[in-house]
Amino acid sequence: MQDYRILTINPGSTSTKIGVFHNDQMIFDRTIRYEAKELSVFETIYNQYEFRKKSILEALDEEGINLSKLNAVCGRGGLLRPIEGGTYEVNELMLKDLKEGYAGHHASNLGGILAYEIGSGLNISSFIVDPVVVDELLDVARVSGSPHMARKSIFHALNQKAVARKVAAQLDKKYEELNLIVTHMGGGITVGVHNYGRVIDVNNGLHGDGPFSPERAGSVPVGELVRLCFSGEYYREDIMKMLVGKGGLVGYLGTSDVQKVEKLIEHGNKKAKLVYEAMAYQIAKEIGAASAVLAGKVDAIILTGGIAYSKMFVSLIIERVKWIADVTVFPGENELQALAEGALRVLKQEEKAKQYPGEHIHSSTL
Ligand SMILES: Nc1ncnc2c1ncn2[C@@H]1O[C@H](COP(=O)(O)OP(=O)(O)OP(=O)(O)O)[C@@H](O)[C@H]1O
Ligand SMILES: CCCC(=O)O
Repeated sequence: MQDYRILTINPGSTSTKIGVFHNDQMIFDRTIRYEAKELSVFETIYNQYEFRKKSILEALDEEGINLSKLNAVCGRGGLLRPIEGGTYEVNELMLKDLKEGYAGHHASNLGGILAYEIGSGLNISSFIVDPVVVDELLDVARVSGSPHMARKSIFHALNQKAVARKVAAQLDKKYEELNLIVTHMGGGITVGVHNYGRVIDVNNGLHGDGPFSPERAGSVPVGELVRLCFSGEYYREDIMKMLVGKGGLVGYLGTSDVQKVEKLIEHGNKKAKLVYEAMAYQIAKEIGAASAVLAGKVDAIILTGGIAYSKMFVSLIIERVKWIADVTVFPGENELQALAEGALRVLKQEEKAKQYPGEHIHSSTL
């Protein structure tokens, strides 16, 4: 069997995580952190790419990684056009969309760009896997209730699909044979309905939908939102910040750190307790809604992301949803591993790399 070496790149807002894999075994990983002042000199996220590329190459050089041994580079995909899940070759249209921010600007847009920049210099393939815009929604799930607004699929597709595959392997089944409800609980929170390998419904975790999260408001009472927008007291940016960045735990308690909130609760802070319980309550309610999408035929519920490390938080959810199906907890995220596995499936020819943008997915059916 041929061996493969893959470089994986996951850019976040203040760091770039990289990993080098020998087949599916990680042989090196590093989180390259940047000072706010280092990044603030760049006007756009795209403009950071040369700087981040240099930092990646330096880290690999320090570790003595021989670049000529690499077979592929795989980056986290960003806010592209809506596409189905899978491993995609980085192509010109993708680079243009990532650079221009077709669906917005997000640090993960740099994943595909950096993979291409490094891969093309070495004359090897570059890929992205399951970007946040993976869209496999049922038509019925797209209808929002207003012909002026369609529901969109923006979620932690990479980690959700990766943990779903892991649970499938534990159950001795293929991902494509199971109905799973996967809940990623990080800075954003998304609850995906995985129906035989396709995420047929999920809340838009970035732009106001679903449970509130450490830093996002999730679904809010829309009449109140309209009132705020036209109150004359706020600019558009203020309202957007209220929804993403300064919503959720940050809005109520001034911190996005769940461990700090738990400390407040330990010290008897009643507001912290109420807000913390409300976040778990909203997640459990979303999982209940997801089980209705699957008509109650749920093989497992999966809880993942940084907050899944908290036994106290996880138990609040489990007590409300355990009647639906068995709950499996996968704390943290495994995104570098998921990127490597996605690239490996293509290199080993178990799957064909998809071509972006593939078949056009309509954001509205009406
Ligand atoms: N041991 C822990 N116990 C409780 N909460 C934790 C623990 N470790 C991390 N968290 C919480 O997890 C959240 C961050 O999760 P994560 O690192 O998955 O987010 P992210 O990568 O910044 O965002 P996202 O997952 O949305 O892309 C924070 O609220 C943090 O306080
Ligand atoms: C929901 C998309 C990923 C993120 O939380 O930024």
